[in-house]
Amino acid sequence: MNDVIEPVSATLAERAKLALGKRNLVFIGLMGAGKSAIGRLTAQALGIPFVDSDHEIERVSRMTISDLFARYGEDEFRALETRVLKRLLRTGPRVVSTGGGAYINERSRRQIKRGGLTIWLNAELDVLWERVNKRDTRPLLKTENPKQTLENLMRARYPIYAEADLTVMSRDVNKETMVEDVLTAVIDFRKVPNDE
Ligand SMILES: Nc1ncnc2c1ncn2[C@@H]1O[C@H](COP(=O)(O)OP(=O)(O)O)[C@@H](O)[C@H]1O
Ligand SMILES: O=C(O)C1=C[C@@H](OP(=O)(O)O)[C@@H](O)[C@H](O)C1
Ligand SMILES: [Mg+2]
Repeated sequence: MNDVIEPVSATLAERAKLALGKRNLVFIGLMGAGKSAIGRLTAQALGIPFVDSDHEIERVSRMTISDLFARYGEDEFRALETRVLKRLLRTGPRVVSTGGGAYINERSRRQIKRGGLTIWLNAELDVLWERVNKRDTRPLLKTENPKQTLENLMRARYPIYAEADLTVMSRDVNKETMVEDVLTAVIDFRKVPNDE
């Protein structure tokens, strides 16, 4: 039984907005997957507010993510990330893009699961690498072999990201196509085929 009656001519974005209701849509996934970029465009399409947890962390701390890691270390960064996420997820609907490690941290993961519908932007190593190697803003990749580091993070993190409610493959298509895939995934969430 479908208890939401959709207008026949509703656009993809309107239908996704209806399906989302008051929930937040939370982007998770590895560095370079497009959480920040696609999250922002998805919020625009849905006509709801967008927040990026890294951006919010930088705003409240008045420091860059790199400086936070360098001065206080990853553990302090994670503690701040948990606090910021808790606040950002309090009201909905919003699109919330998280940093790649947020969902891996147990306390933040609990907040995120409680705080909305989760969407994992899954991606292959080469796609991520092409995107992240252009910038040096990611402290975890300041290693001797950053591509290997990224691969190690994939191995460790993908089984955890896979707990997300929705998964969309991030690939080299234009960003509008990515947004369409995201909106379709939201609409299709828990849709039961007619013959089941
Ligand atoms: N589908 C896409 N096609 C091409 N470039 C993309 C795509 N998605 C994201 N990007 C680019 O890849 C880079 C990393 O994306 P970003 O949103 O910062 O990822 P994340 O927040 O997951 O680390 C940005 O320069 C962004 O514009
Ligand atoms: O994967 C991670 O642990 C991190 C990802 C970054 O965010 P993006 O995934 O948006 O790059 C940022 O939060 C920080 O550098 C740590
Ligand atoms: Mg980001």
